[in-house]
Amino acid sequence: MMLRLSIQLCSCMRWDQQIVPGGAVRLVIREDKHTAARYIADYIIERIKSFAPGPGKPFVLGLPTGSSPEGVYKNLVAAHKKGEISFRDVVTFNMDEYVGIPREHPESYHSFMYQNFFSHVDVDPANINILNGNAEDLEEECIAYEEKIKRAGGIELFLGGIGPDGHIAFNEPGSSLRSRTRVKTLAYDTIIANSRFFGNDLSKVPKMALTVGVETVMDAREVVVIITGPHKALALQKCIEGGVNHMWTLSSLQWHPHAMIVVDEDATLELQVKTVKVSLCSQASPTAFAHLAQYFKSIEQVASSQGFGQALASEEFVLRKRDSVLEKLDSPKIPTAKTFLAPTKPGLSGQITPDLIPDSMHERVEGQPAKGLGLDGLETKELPLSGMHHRVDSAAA
Ligand SMILES: N[C@@H]1[C@@H](O)[C@H](O)[C@@H](COP(=O)(O)O)O[C@@H]1O
Repeated sequence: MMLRLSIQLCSCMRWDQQIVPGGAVRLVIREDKHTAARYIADYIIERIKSFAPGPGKPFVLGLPTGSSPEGVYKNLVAAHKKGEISFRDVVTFNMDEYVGIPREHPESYHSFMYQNFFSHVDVDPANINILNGNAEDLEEECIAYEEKIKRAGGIELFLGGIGPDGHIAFNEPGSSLRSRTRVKTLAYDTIIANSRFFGNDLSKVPKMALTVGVETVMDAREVVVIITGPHKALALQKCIEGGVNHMWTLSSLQWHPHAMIVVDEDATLELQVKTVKVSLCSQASPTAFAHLAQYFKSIEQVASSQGFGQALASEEFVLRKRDSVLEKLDSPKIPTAKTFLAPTKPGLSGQITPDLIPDSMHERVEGQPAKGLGLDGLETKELPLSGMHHRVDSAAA
């Protein structure tokens, strides 16, 4: 059964990849935190412009606080002042807010956002959403926040930062990867890390916060994360080289189809040499990669030389493409699954994708009747290729 499912999942993934570009976390390495911030700001500006927001079609932007995104905000504000970008039709949702400190407190995330961004751009105050850590009913506040995101049409791009323990928003180690907006107790490490904003006095650091959940972030159409500094190198390593794990909540990004992490050189210190540095083997080649210092940089360079970046297909493009693919699949000229059904060894599914049929089997496949044996010796139904999901369903039935 495992084999059968994994083969079918592979085929589904191939279809998706043809329709929607993406599918892996893109790591962009810049020399320092300033160039990393600049890259993200330019990227966000480009995304907003190509989305072309207007009345009734807002660009919904998720935003973080913390020292890492400060440079991004500076660049966005500068671009706005130069007339390069307007935030008039942008709706914002912030990731989190402390519980129990007044909104006007200099370290509240409300204050941070107005000081660093909102007060300097043309965003409509009615379009700004930040969790209220002083709400009478905190749970109600969290549920209402999720609802507001939904009613705004979902988040188009969520910008995030992480803590040194790999938390995104305030989703501390151990948070459910299915979590949604809720009240959260802060980890001791986070309280220590954030004490620098409270005169290094641990007693003054709030111990609770409201935060969007991991899944709230993952629901965004695109996630962009900034990670800078050597103190976050271990977190970056765990999140992109380790498996998806609730102890490093950012690792959930590996499941996201459109995720990008922008880092400085310092943050890459813990990445495996083979992941970051060029291997001896590729250096030995006189042509390939000899001049590239880093594997991820090489990926970025190859991608842009081929005209690919992080740019997302527009909703219209994706829908049009999907329609035309479905139309082709429904056409009688398209071979049905029966073409590929082979009589199989006991224990193997008859539903093998063409790529996975060894050469020697092709002749047998072509000469065979249209039906194969399913896992339990039951005849498999003939289904058109368009019914990948049906095939999974019928396999399970
Ligand atoms: N809740 C915030 C996070 O959203 C932020 O990513 C993190 C890192 O902040 P800094 O960028 O200052 O390291 O701080 C807090 O924990």
